[in-house]
This record gives sequence, structure tokens and C-alpha cells, in this order.
Amino acid sequence: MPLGLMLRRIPAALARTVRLAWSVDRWMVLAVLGCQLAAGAGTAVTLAAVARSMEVLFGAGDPARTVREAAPALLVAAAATGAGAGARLIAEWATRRLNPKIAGAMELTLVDLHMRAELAAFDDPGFTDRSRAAETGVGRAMALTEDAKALTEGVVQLAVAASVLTVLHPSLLAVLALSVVPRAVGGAVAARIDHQVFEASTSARTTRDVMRWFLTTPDLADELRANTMRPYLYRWYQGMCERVEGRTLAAAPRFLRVGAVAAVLGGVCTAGLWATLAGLVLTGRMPAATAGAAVVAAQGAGRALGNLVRYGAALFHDGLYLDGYHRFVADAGARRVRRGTRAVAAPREIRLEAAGYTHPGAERPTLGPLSLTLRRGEVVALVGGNGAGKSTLVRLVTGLVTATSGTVRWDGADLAGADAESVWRQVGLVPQNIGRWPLTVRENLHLGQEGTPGDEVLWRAARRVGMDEAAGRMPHGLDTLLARALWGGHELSGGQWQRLACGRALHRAPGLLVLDEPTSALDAAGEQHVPAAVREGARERITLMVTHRLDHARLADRVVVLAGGRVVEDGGFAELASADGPFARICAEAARVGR
Ligand SMILES: Nc1ncnc2c1ncn2[C@@H]1O[C@H](COP(=O)(O)OP(=O)(O)OP(=O)(O)O)[C@@H](O)[C@H]1O
Repeated sequence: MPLGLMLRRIPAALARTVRLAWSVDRWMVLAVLGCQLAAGAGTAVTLAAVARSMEVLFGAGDPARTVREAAPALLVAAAATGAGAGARLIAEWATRRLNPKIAGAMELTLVDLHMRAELAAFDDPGFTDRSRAAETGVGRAMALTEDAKALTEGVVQLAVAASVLTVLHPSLLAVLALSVVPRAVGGAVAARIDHQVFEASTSARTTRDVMRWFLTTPDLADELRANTMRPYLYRWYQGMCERVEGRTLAAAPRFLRVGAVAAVLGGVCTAGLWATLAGLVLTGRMPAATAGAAVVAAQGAGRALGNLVRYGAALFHDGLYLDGYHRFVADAGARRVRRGTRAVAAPREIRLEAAGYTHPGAERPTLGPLSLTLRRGEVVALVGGNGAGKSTLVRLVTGLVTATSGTVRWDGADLAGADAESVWRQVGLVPQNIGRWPLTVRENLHLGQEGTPGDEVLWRAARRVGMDEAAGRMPHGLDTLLARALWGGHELSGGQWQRLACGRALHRAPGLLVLDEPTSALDAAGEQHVPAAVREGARERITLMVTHRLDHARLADRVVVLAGGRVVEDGGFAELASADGPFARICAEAARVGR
């Protein structure tokens, strides 16, 4: 990135930060700006009073009288310095109030956008990288307001000191300006290198961080230990850490070169400032008293310049991360589920017409084109081998993804143009990977629905899936927290979690109930309980159950067999089992292995 462009990015980053801060608390922003102006005024008064007192103190005269005459100016300088320090303290307080609010607002935006994005976005590998970069942007948000405050403070203080220096002698301003250029450029170049390193290692860091979860979560701790996976995984993780580290280390010599050049040039220019001042005094072009005041002003200006350079570079640097945040917000905002405004009701009929789905980036369709009709009152079992496309079909039918070819209609309404939230309000889904929500039993049962149901309703929901006894034995019944690892609550078994997920879906009384292998972790009692509960309310809804169990398929009104993303058979259990087709072969295979 050219340096000019980099320097132009600083005001842009400053403006973005101020806009962000303004959106969360405008009074605090006004407080910061007001206090900085007040601190600047304090510095101006201090410098003027110091200059006045120096003139008196350096002038010839009776020492006692001189001190008396200089005293008022010195008192004014002390009072102005105190007032300036007070204003800076208030600015600091206001910034500390702004920081968490900004970070909180950004965090909320980020999480909300993830939850609202089309599922296809997650299949784009760049999306995860951008999401990580945005998270880093949020992490840096706290530093951003500090940078912005320090930078504006530097600008105000510098403007004041530079004005005083110009009044004292115009040439001092030019020399002062020269002394900051090398450090400013050095700071900006170092910030750019830092960010290049960050960008170059984003992918490796994302992979490392994703794997970190796998290595540290208690969910996988048993599998990892008992199968002696640790040594291999440790080496794998170590390799990824070294890759991230390597990128950072490779940049170290560049940092050193840039820092050294900037320091040497900056030092030469600063020496030039002091030499100019000495030259002016020695040649009689500036009185010693004025030179004394210039020293004080130059020191103040030097400090302000230092802040300007340091925090300008920091703002540029953190501003780049903020760009990452804004890039993700724009990208995820564009990928928000926004299909149409037509609200749909509980479907009487779902019709797939030559519907197909191709995953982003895939060459061939994962599913379809296929045609299929599901009707209210029917329980349909969806069977097929691993990878046949059953879960993908579930996503199409529930409007989680829209067909990439053909149409999926609910009572004639094309889901591609329907209001997605209205579709999902009619759905009760138990996916293959259920969430073990770290909430209470009560919240787990009612999650996704408005209002606060009475206990009786929730106990009934628990009873339906055989979870009432287990919940009754818990220390706080429905209010038991199911998050042992987090806050010392209670922990459920895998099968109990699955029962709870089925209970939640049934408690929604949905127009479309979809269960993707809902009994995979259930005991014999659960295997009876859950399908029976599913059948109970089947008259009022469409029910689709993905299953590998033939006894569950037998309970269904219809069996749909999927292979290679296509419907290869569709009919009653007995009819298909006795025909010489794919389902009969599945039955024969199941009988052979005793399932
Ligand atoms: N995000 C993705 N990108 C590309 N291909 C995918 C993606 N997710 C799944 N697939 C592929 O789509 C195919 C169908 O997957 P799907 O999960 O629908 O199968 P399934 O019938 O539910 O299998 P199982 O019985 O094993 O759960 C598989 O070949 C899988 O590799």
C-alpha cells in the first residue's frame, strides 16, 4: 500500500471510530472532545504564562522584586496546568466508558450477522477467515478509542505548542515539523508490516483455532485419550503454531531496519532543532528568556508529536483491523437471509418440482433434480445410504437453503420468495447434530418460542419423550442448569440430550416436523417412546423422519428412498419391501446383519 494512501487512512480510521463511538454514546464523545479542547486551552495559557514569567525572571532587576512580579504569571501557569490535567482525566474517564460500549455493540452485530446469514455463506471458506478477522477487529475496538483519543489530544496539544513556537520564531516550527517526519513514516511502515503478517497468517490461525476447540473440548476428550490420538494431534497442532510463528518471526528483521532508520533520522532532526535554538540565541536574534519559553514549548510539542506518531500509527494499524470488521459486516450483511416478504402458514402440502441443490463451489449437484410431494397427516420415512443427500433434502424442505434449480413450494408458495422467518416458525427440526444448549431444562424445552409457558406444559413436553423422571430427579427440576462444564450445573447423557431435542421440536407443535436420525443415541425405551410421540400428533402436520432403522420406517405411511441425490423409490413399506428394488435390497441387507 503506498505511503500516501496509508497516511490518508488515518483520518478515515479516526472518522470511523468517532462514528462508531457516536452511535453508542454521543454524550461521551462530546465529553472527550470538549475536554481535549479544554486541555489544549490549558496548555496555551500555561505556555503564555511561562513565557511571561521567563521574561520577568531573566530581566535585570532586584531578585526579590522580580520573583514578586513573576508570581502571578507562575500562579496562572500552575492553575492552567492543573485545569488541563483535570480535563485530561475526564477525557480518560469518558473514553473508558465508551470502550466497552463500542466493543459490546460490535460483538453483538457480529454474532447477529452470523445467525442471520444464509447457510451457503458458511460453505465459502473465505467467510470463516473474514469472520475471524472481524473478531480481531472487535478485540482491537478497545484500543481504537484509546488511539483516537490520544491522537486527537496530540493534534490539539501540537497545534497549541506549534502556535506558541511560531509566535516565538517562525523557523522553529519548520525544524520541529522535520523532526517528526521520519518517526511518522517509520511508525506507519511498521504498522503496515504488522498487518501484512497478520493477513498472511489468517488462514493458518483460523485452522489452528478451529482445531484448538477439538483438542480442548470435553466433548471429544474420551475419544482423544482412549484412542491415543494425542501425540499425532499434538504434532499437528505444533506444526500449525510453528507456521503462524514463522510468519511473525520472518518479519522481525524488517521491523528492526525500519525502526533503526526512523530513529537515526528522527534523532538528527531533533538535534537540528536544538542547534537552531542555540544559533538564534548566540547570534542575538532571540533573547535568552524567549529561548527558555521556546524550550518549554518545544518539549511540549515533542511530547505531542510523539503521541501523534505513536497513536497515528496505532490508529492506522487498528484501523486496518477495523476494516476487517467492516468488510465482514458488509459481506455478511449482503448474505443475510432476505428472500421475500410473503409470509407462509403451516403447509398442507410441500411440493418439490425438479428441485436440486448444488453446494457452492461444487461441480455437480448434491441433490436432484427431484420431484416429491409431502402431505399433511402423513409420516414419511426418508431412507438411503450415507451421503445419499437426505440431510440436504431436509434443508431444502425446511427452507434452510433454497433450491439452486427447480422449486420447493409450500401450498403453492415458492420458498425462494417467502419470508424465511415465517417458514421457520412452522418448522420443528431435530437435526443430526443437536445443540447442547448451556441453559436450564425449562429454556431448553421452550427455546425458539415466545412467552413463558406454565410448568405443566413443560412437564408434559418432557413426559412425551420420557424425560420427566430424569428432570424430576435433578436438583432444581425444570430450572436445573444443563452446563456442568461451564457453571457447575447438571450434565445430561447423549441420549437424554437427544430426547430433550425431540421434546423441544414436539413442544413447538409445528406444521412440519423433521427428525434427522432422532433415535441414534436412544436406549430401547427411547426408541419406542419418541416414534410413538411423533405419531401422536401426526394428523395435524407433515412429518419427515430420516432414519436408518427399518422398524421406524415401518411406522411411516410412506417410505422415500434416496440414492445419489435422487428419489429412487417412493411408496408404502410393505409395497417397497416386497418389490425387487433398492428398498428391498436395504431390507435384505438389514436382515443379513440382524437389524
Ligand atoms: N458443505 C458441503 N459442501 C460440499 N458438499 C457437501 C457439503 N455438505 C455435504 N456435502 C456432500 O453432500 C452429499 C450429501 O450429504 P448429506 O449430508 O445430505 O447426506 P446424508 O444422506 O444425510 O448422509 P448420512 O446418512 O451420512 O447423514 C455428501 O456426498 C456430502 O459429501
